[in-house]
Amino acid sequence: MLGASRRSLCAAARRRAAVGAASVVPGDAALAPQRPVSNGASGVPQPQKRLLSVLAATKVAGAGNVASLKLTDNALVGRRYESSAAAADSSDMPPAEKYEYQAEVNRLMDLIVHSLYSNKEVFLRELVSNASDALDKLRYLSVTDSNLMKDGSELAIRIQTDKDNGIITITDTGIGMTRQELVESLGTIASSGTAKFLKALKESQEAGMDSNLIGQFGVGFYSAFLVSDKVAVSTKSPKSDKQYVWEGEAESSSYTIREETDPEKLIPRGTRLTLYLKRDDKGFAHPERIQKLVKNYSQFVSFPIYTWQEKGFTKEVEVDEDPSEVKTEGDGETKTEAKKKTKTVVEKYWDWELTNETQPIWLRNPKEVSTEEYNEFYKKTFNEYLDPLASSHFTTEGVVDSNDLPLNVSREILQESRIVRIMRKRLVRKAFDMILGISCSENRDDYERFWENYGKFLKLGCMEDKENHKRIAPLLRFFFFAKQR
Ligand SMILES: Nc1ncnc2c1ncn2[C@@H]1O[C@H](COP(=O)(O)OP(=O)(O)OP(=O)(O)O)[C@@H](O)[C@H]1O
Repeated sequence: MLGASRRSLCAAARRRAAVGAASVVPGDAALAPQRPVSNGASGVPQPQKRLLSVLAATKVAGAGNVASLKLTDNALVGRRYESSAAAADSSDMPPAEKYEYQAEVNRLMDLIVHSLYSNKEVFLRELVSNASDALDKLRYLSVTDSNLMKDGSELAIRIQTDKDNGIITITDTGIGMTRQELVESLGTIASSGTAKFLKALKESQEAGMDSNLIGQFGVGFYSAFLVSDKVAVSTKSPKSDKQYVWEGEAESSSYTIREETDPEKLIPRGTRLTLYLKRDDKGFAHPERIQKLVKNYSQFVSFPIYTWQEKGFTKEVEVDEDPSEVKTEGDGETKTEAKKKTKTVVEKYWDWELTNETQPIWLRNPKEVSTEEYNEFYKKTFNEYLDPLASSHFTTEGVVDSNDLPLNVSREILQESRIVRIMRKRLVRKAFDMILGISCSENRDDYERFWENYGKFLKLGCMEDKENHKRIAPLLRFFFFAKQR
């Protein structure tokens, strides 16, 4: 499928950059704040005191101390945070450490929590998308380190709801987070789409516009607070032998991190998000509602998404009422036997149900794919929020997703392969057909928008691309001024 929009190219480039950056993650040991351990009798977490002094010293002494902690550029935990108090919440649990959010996160949280944004359901798309990114990252890193997948658990996302208590849990078996990564990722805004959101928000406020930016950008993880009073993130990275729990509340400027010690809550790898929904948003914890949202928003996530659903099957059961009598004949005798009465009942049970379509859209029959599905696929793949102007779905020899490509490390040799040459030719032709289609569309604004974005490339192409200039010429447009009499 081909989508046409200039923003899509930019979005794809953004995405590539993000993937590249995401694959470099500092190890747990490099700077992990020391885990507070109770000193027994007094219950005072001694290492916690040490942590406080390290952070305070970093704040005062600045870069020198930061460097000695082997921090990366973006991970200036000592400068960004103050650990203000140990909040031991239960005698059985290790004490939790409390951190202040970076100022930008506070602003963002405030905006999200107090917004009157009506399309709150986007929270699910954002969180599922994070889970899918975490699975992608694991798959990517496991190419060079097969140990990452050694526990063998399926790469999948599972969403469970508890409608009586208004709780949703989203669990993935992705890369998880170390303690340090938790602090860096869910307390600061580095260079993600969320940072762009804040920039756009600032610009729009300066320009006096009241645009609906939450909907356009998505706000990543923090969108959980559109619907939740409290969020817990329990996460286990293959790089750490410990599982950690991050907890934050909607109206608070701080969050806590503690080690997970409850054996029932331990996960082999990945992340489990628990959303404690706001009173007015508890309706999201209905299994059918979640199923519908997954179908709407996350259809094209390439990992299976299971939702916890109530199911039923029918069976015959005997009933105690008066058995009816039937006559049977055998050995020449006629006997009267009591026949037990039965009735059909529905047996209910709960189980995981695969909710998304995992077959890639380009392998499906074009006749069975709706325009909405193409649009959703395009937006999800290119991180877009606008629908494409047009799309083209075709099946030909050597399509892009081909098993026949030669395995080769040399790009030059690959580009010379027959199959790549065929693909190149066909894709170019199909792209021209699609552009021609837009130019003939009844909606004349479409081609004007297209021309505005790509016009100069077509003009250049018409001069430089000898092979295609006959195809390009009919697509050119020029202004002309009629002389007024
Ligand atoms: N389920 C998860 N598993 C592992 N890491 C996660 C998960 N969810 C969030 N993170 C980490 O938290 C970071 C921040 O997430 P957030 O959704 O706010 O921004 P983003 O995903 O980087 O950008 P955007 O959502 O705008 O594309 C992610 O980059 C990732 O490192």
